[in-house]
Amino acid sequence: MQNEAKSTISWLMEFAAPHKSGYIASVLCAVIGVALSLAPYYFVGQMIVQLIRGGKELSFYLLYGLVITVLWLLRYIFHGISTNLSHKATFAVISEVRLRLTAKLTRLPMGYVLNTPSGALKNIIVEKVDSIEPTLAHIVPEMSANILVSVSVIIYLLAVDPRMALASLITIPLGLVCYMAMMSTYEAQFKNYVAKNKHLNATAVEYISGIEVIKAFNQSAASYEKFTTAAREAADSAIDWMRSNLWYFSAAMSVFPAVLVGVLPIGCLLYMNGNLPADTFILAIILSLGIIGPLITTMSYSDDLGKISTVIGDIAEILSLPDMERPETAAHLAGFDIALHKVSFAYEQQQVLRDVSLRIEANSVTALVGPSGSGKSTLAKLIASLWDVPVGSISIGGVDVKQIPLSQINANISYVAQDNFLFDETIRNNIRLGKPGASDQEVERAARESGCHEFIMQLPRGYETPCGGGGGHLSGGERQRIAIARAMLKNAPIVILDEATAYTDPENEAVIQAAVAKLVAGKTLIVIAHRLSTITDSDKIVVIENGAITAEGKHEELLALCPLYQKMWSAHISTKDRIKEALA
Ligand SMILES: Nc1ncnc2c1ncn2[C@@H]1O[C@H](COP(=O)(O)OP(=O)(O)OP(=O)(O)O)[C@@H](O)[C@H]1O
Repeated sequence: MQNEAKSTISWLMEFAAPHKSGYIASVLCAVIGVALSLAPYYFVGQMIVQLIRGGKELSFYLLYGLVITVLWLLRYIFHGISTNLSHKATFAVISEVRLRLTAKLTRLPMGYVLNTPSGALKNIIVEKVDSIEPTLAHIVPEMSANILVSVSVIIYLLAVDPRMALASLITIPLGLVCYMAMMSTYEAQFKNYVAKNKHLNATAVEYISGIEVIKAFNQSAASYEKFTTAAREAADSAIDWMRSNLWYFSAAMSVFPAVLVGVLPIGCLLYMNGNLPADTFILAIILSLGIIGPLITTMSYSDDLGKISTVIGDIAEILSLPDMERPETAAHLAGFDIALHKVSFAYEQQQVLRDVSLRIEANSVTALVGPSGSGKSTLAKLIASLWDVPVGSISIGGVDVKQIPLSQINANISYVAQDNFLFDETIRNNIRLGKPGASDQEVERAARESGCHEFIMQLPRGYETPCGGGGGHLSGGERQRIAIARAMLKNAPIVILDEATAYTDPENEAVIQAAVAKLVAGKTLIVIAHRLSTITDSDKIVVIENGAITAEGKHEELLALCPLYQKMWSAHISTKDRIKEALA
């Protein structure tokens, strides 16, 4: 996969590239800030040397004190400017990454997006993208500045007295060993922690979404146990991770700062032998303390660095998925007839459609019927380009759909799905989605024609009633009718109705049938229906069984020739009779 070829650093560089100047300025300010924070060590050293030498000039100490204060203040000013610049650049990067991800989702096969749990995508676009912030905003300027300054101090100390410089570095190898031991299992532990937390997220979402079923079937205890187990496992993974790192981390954190372990005895020895002047000794003590602060700060970012590769991996995985390859320029369609030629399709391993060839004439009504799971919706989704056709081809108006821009397909097809999503917006705005910019009168006309005006007017706020998340404030049938109104307003030449009457009672079915008749006048209609009585007048009925077309023709023809259709029709009629008897 592409994201494996491209490293985390390359992705980060790509994201940050448009804001390079902001980051460079931020790093420069951070370097000045860290250097200013070290400078007081030098002046304190000079004051101590002066004290040892018996210097009693108050003005000297006052001046140095003042210099130290100014340097200290300047350090915070530069640090603040650096942080400000890096955050500005980082929030711009975060917003661009989010836009790239959401734009990518529109170019991916819609089926992929629909198949991915919405919680997982939201988690990547919102939380995971946010977690880039510490790395880019803090690590880029602060880590680079701290490393640079530590190295500069070491070089300076080497120039002042190489022996004392080496003495100050004596603990570093041991500290590094502890640190490397801690990092050796870091990635595996972090991945385990992320996996357990993903599972916890999924279980929590399942628990909340399924709360109705859980209560209805009295499954609270079992479901709750599943959730608590997931929560416990997530907590355990964090505790195990911390526990296995604790010793190495504590050892590294104790060994690294212990620079005086080398500097004091070696310095004392040299000083007592007359090989080291007192002021150099004091300077070495102070500077060695100055090396370690920035190094420890650098180490504290290792946590974020470890996490970032997992986060970037998830983002990169989406960005690297192959787009649906469609041209930009609109194709010339000779009409709105649809032709499928030897189409086969599988969801991952499961073969769903086999060698399907079908002609759907423009301005005709074609019904797809067949047992549940036979592949009717999949066929409709392929025509609507929700998935790409891997084997065979589909054309509209004589043009292969792969040569038609997605925007043109979307403009020409109204797809009314089984479970239509409504935004948490007013009913008016949900209908208006069919034709952005439609007047209130147009919206209301579409609502009247699809038989929803009456129930909308009975709602407390009429057309201004919010639909609730996903349309949750409305019944299945109401959602269905609003989706039909939306499609009506869109007025696309091809209409696909996937179980448009699925949620309706017999009375409403008549309303919807009338609405559908208006919606599809002069259009190419593909309808998927379980209630065969709703499609007996179709120009063509296509019988699908196990992903293949077994028969096609008019109702009477199929009744005479197709055993599966006869069976389905008898089952439908007897169900209807039973319902009538039950209602009588
Ligand atoms: N998004 C998906 N991912 C994986 N498998 C899927 C997906 N959608 C459908 N399937 C599987 O493909 C097969 C055909 O499903 P499809 O929805 O096309 O059948 P259908 O004839 O429309 O069924 P129904 O009448 O019950 O709606 C089924 O076995 C189903 O489980």
